[in-house]
Amino acid sequence: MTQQIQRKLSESKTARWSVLALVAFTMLCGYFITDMMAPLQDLLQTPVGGGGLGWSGDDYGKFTSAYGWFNVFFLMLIFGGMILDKMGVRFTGLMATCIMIVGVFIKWFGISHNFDGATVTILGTEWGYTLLVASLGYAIFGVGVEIAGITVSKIIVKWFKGKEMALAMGLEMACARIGTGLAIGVTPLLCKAFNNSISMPILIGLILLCIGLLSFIVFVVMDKRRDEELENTEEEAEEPFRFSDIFSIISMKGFWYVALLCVLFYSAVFPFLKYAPSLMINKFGIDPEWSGVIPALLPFGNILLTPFFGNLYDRKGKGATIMIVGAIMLVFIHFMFSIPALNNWVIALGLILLLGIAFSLVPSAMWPSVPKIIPENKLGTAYALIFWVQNWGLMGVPYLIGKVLDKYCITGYVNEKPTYDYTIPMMIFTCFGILALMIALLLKREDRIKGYGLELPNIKKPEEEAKIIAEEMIAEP
Ligand SMILES: NCCCC[C@H](NC(=O)[C@@H](N)CCCCN)C(=O)O
Repeated sequence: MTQQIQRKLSESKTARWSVLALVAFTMLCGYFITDMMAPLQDLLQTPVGGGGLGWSGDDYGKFTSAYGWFNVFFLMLIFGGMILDKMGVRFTGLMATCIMIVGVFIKWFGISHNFDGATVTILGTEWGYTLLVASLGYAIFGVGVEIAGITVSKIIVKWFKGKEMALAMGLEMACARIGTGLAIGVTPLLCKAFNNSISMPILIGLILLCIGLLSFIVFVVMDKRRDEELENTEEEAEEPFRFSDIFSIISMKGFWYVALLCVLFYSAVFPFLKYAPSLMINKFGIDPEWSGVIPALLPFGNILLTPFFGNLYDRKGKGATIMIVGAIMLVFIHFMFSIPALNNWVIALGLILLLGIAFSLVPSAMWPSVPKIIPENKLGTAYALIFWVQNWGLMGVPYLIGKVLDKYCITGYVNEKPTYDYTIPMMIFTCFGILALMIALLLKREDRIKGYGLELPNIKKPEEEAKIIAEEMIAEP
């Protein structure tokens, strides 16, 4: 009976790929809003009289870091993971998408009002109301989009386990990268089309996210139907999540290796991207107007390569090896960037393309490896804990690099703006790569000891599946 039902929905290719398209679209909307302010930085810093908001560089930094405030300091992400394991993917996904909508609305409200230029002092720092309200909105949105991220990972495991799981995760990440690419490419155009309005692109993002909510609601209907059908069978209920599960997760070496690999690897990529345009100007002599073009190739490269490597992992396995290769490439790329004599733009282009490969290899193998280490009923909490560890890096590393640049790397001033030597920051990124490589090697060793199966394909061959079913039938006469 169980097998019969599985053939109905989970075995239905159309159903599971439709589910992926629905939830990946919601994530695309989320990533679009996450990254949409980056290309507007110049306008945000333009004086109010010139049509901007008159923010300083520090104001922009405060706004950007708001993404992680509630996730990191108030542990909202971890609570989100626990809610996910207790309440399930439908409730948590809807909750997360609604939180995103509320956050974007508050951000839009903040950006579109000037509050008569009023300011307030918080913990000794002065905040304009516009900046404060927009940052609060972005912080709330950050909670929603990160919880949505872990929810979608669990949805993919639920629908694709034993099938094309890594390909599905790769495609979901590719959609997320399309969101980032659209944010970088389309936001400035939207802004221009609406008379240099900063708030209009945000409003359009809000409308897009409402469509993302509708898309998620369609998923909810499908997922409910699948669960109802499975409930009609006498399938054994999954063990419920208990708080003590958190301790069992954090006592696993395998979990820590993945969490550390995640924070080290992502800290050497996302924060690097924040400084990449400045690196292009200062080291490779690229015109500021074109400084974003070479770094922008990275997300676009990921769109094709992440599903490609995911598919490879599904069919051939070698997950731990893929992560090691990605980490070796990362070390090589950042080390090459750090060599002062290598300053031709062709080298920058080649290295960014290589980084596109490395940044597809590691995520395509790392995220689908988590369900091989952690049982499904604890997966939400495990993903949340990994995201939480990662958020510290995403928040702290740009801050560290900014401090190092200002303290040790200024080489002079042009038009009152400092010029930088990027050798030390790139050495720091190289060190992250070396540490990531060491952790990836330890993970492979742990896999050999514990038999997680990271080197095995995700897709089970029909004869293996038949064997599992036969074993189940013997166990449950
Ligand atoms: N199914 C895999 C989900 C992870 C995707 C991963 N996202 C993150 O790690 C987020 N915590 C941070 C995203 C920051 C966006 N600027 C990814 O590779 O995007």
